[in-house]
Amino acid sequence: MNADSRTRLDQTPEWTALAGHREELGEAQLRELFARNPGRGTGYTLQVGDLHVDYSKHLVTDETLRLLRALAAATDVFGLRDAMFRGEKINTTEGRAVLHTALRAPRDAVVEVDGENVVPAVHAVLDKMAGFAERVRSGEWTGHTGRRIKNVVNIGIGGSDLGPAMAYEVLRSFTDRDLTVRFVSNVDGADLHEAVRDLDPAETLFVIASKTFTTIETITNATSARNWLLTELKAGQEAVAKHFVALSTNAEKVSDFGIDTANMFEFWDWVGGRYSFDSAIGLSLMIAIGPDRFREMLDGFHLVDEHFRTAPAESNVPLLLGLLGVWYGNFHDAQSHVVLPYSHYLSKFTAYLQQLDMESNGKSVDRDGRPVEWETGPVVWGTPGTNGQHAYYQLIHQGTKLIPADFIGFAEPVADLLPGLVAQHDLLMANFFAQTQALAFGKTPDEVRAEGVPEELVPHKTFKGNHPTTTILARELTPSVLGQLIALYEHKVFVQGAIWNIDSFDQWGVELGKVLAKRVEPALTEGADVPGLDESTTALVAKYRELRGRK
Ligand SMILES: O=P(O)(O)OC[C@H]1O[C@H](O)[C@H](O)[C@@H](O)[C@@H]1O
Repeated sequence: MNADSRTRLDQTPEWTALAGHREELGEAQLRELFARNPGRGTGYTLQVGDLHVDYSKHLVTDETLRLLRALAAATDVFGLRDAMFRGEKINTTEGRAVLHTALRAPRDAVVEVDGENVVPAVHAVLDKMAGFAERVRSGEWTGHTGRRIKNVVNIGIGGSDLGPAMAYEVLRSFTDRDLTVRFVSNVDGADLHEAVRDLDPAETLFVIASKTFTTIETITNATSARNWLLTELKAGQEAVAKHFVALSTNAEKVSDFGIDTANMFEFWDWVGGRYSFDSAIGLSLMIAIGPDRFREMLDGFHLVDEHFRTAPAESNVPLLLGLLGVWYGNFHDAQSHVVLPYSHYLSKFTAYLQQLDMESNGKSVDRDGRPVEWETGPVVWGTPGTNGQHAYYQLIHQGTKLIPADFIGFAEPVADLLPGLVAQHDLLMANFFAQTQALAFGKTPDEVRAEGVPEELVPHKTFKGNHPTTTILARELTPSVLGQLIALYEHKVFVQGAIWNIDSFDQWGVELGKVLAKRVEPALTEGADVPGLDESTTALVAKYRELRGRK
């Protein structure tokens, strides 16, 4: 669709119809919606791959869903989706294709960028990664002194850290437990310090992950890691080849750093950083879980890609989740979205989603640079249940804010749990189901009174309910299921960006801070005058120098 000819989103008839519908619906009560439609609990469900998705506890009716799908049609979500899968340069501000879906395409698929099929290159890198991962896992790949690699330290930040770090936790039970795998991201020296202090450098492999290979945090940590290794090993540059590999799109910078490009695993500019985890950026994970499990994970991604690409609007799960977010963000003033996994292994999942969602859709100008007149991406947050229940759920249940929630849970505990701990799984999941019930249906004042609660406490013990949740339930948390979950959220984010008419694939908002940090550093170290530094920051820098005892 020609952007100029596109009617302003909030002036389309579909948007206006939704606004009208929202008014008519008023404070639709979930209790009522369920009473009116006895089949709702089973009817408002969809299946994608292994994921059973229940959306019955949402403040929607058939009419709401119909109107939301009409908005998706009017904003040509599927048109943009097809353009993405075709390899068109839909990341317009950077002039790039958006083809993370090609990273998990089967070997015989054809996906063209500028007339060239990229799938053979994707598989060539995957094969190279598999060969390397196997050599490390089998002990064939040795360090400079001939010792077997027992520790892998991934150094990267943002998209070059969050994905593999999250997935390593998720798939712990599939990892080679004899291998220590750690992730260093923060430029705070404490991060690298804690990661390497108990490691033997002779047995340690550093995986330097950076799409651009210019990110200051990563290059600084990688340089420090190299110094640590060479000092500890009392070795020269020749030791680097056996202890450092690079994951990057930038061969020149990799080579400038001193890593042989033979030890580089490549990816391409059509893979966004936050969408790169299933590219070469997954190498540390592949070493940990092995190439076969990694492949299973990619197949899980692909399964959901195919679903998103081909399922009709009525049964398209990423479309549905994206639309529900629009419903709450744009028509209920919800500001945030909480993701609550009832699996300890998913403890870093929300942190991963924060970059995926907030860096993609945290935008306030549309594709043509015009300010948007509607809300865009939500604040995404959350930690694993049941921990959150004993901390911030109070606000979700009884606070003044509407916070739509995703509950993610599994029927089976992970396979290698100590036998004595397996029984705890039912208790975990009892909480999972109880919470969505309490959030949806609450407890009326009469129900509270019936329990004999003194009248003055009734308002305090009343739960108004009506808090919307999606329940995502799968049998077990496998590599494939992890791939399915991530792809589900990737495409959900895509749907929302398409509707809001923003470029979900650039991230200009992170640049200013980087530039200023470079300018401010000499003020900290040398007390240099930084032209244009504001009064507050100048005073803070002076305080910092004073506290560090610098004149
Ligand atoms: O992989 P790199 O090039 O080192 O980039 C790491 C990260 O830093 C940037 O500032 C971006 O905001 C992220 O999208 C990116 O994932």
